[in-house]
Amino acid sequence: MKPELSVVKIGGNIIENESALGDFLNDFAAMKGNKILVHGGGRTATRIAGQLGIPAQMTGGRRITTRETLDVIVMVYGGLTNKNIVARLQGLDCNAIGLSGADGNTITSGKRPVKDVDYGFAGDIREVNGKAVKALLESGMTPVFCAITHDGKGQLLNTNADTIASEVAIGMSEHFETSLYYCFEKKGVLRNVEDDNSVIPHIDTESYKQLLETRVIADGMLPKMHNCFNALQRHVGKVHIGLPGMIAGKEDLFTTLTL
Ligand SMILES: Nc1ncnc2c1ncn2[C@@H]1O[C@H](COP(=O)(O)OP(=O)(O)O)[C@@H](O)[C@H]1O
Ligand SMILES: CC(=O)N[C@@H](CCC(=O)OP(=O)(O)O)C(=O)O
Repeated sequence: MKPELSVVKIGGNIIENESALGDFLNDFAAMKGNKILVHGGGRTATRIAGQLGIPAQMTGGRRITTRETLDVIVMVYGGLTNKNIVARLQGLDCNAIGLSGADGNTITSGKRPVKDVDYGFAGDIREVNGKAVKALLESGMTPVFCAITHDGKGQLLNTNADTIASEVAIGMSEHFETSLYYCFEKKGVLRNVEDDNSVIPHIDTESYKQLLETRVIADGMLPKMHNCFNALQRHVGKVHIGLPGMIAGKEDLFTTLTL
């Protein structure tokens, strides 16, 4: 039997909320077994780019990454956010190691081809180096990935953190029985985004189709759900979406996805 592994993703809304981030890091550090953290931080990048006079350009929930924006992203995701999270996990006795996809050649990608939109320095993932990540886990470390990959030829690329989480979970499922947790600021996928008490406890392929047709799923939830089903189709055992406390068994309600 394969050993178990949890891949946990947190997004910008948690990262920018000090009390939510502190609670999450306590829960994550206390999690037993093999674990990997993937963090976004889109909101922080937008805020700091604004302070530097660089406007954020988003389309369909994805960032247009100019050369100037890429510099900010590398500084914010790979520096400020990643290193603070790693240091705080170390302070909680979790032996975290911060990584971009370039570190240890863990995640390679290709610059997204220009079709209707030129996304600039945005990467589509080609490969997750499961062996390299497994070696870190086996030496007792907890990888903490930021939303940056590389093309293998010296170029860093900005990559959606939800996609990094699902591709890492998929890549690791050759070696581990893998569960994927998307933690964000709501209790789960909501039937009415205005009503926190309208959590849909279970979504399968059929109901996913209906939720797309009725536009219950919109904005940032669109890529998240797409990534969830991609992971399930490619051997990830469990996928959950909900509040960060779900990783510590503190939440009764969250969304479980199945094929
Ligand atoms: N049906 C839905 N249920 C919950 N959230 C939804 C739904 N449809 C759209 N959303 C939006 O998706 C957002 C989450 O996506 P995103 O902002 O990318 O998350 P993250 O914090 O992980 O980066 C929520 O804040 C919410 O505004
Ligand atoms: C290409 C692309 O869109 N990259 C994302 C990566 C960060 C991210 O995904 O952050 P959240 O999880 O906080 O949304 C961005 O720069 O916004």
